[in-house]
Amino acid sequence: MQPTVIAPSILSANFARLGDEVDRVLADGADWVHFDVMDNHYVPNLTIGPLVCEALRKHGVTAPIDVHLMVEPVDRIVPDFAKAGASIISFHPEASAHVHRTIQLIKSHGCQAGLVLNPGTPVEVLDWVLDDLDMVLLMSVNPGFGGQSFIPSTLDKLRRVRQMIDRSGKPIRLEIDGGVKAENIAEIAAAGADSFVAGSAIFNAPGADQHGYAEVISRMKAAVAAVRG
Ligand SMILES: O=C(CO)[C@@H](O)[C@H](O)COP(=O)(O)O
Repeated sequence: MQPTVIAPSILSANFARLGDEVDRVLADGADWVHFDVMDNHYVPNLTIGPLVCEALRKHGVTAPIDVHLMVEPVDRIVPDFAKAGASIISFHPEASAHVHRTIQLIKSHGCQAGLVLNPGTPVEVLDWVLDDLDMVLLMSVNPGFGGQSFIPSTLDKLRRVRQMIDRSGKPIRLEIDGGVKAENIAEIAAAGADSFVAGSAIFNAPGADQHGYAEVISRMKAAVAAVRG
């Protein structure tokens, strides 16, 4: 069983003071930094690229940076993110002409590789590549924006993918992203997730401006621990 990871999505952070926001959320208990890259082509929104990843490393961030590429085509940008300090690079199969090749490309640049399934992407896309992956990321919203509601059918999908991973016998992480909150995280953990991306629930938590993120992150961790141990 993989240790629990809480990965705040910096999409909901204050970009005007991003370095401080990341320092603060890590000091308050986050394990990874989730870094959403949107290209206004694969998804209808535009965010940040390798320069910002590199700036966070130069700022002193040593935690794993979990890069979620919502970019098409994907291969061209992989070496840039590896050079910028990405730890894990995940991509959507719809954005790659050769999924297996993209996985190998990510690994050849020294990063871990993840495959992202949208709510409408069938789990069969994992056939023949699951053993090569370090992580499967299930989207529980359609990609492009923070602050959407968790799509309930993702729970069944999580259970299916958990079985596939367990059958593989490989140490593959199962990450969930979209609408994750302290109130639903236990149910999501029970369905099989071990890694939890949360943007608005952490960065927009009531009182976070004054008191930081420790309260919401510890509530999330306690809820998951009650399920996963
Ligand atoms: O990748 C995405 C959206 O495309 C996510 O990482 C969101 O940024 C998560 O935001 P919340 O649903 O937790 O607010």
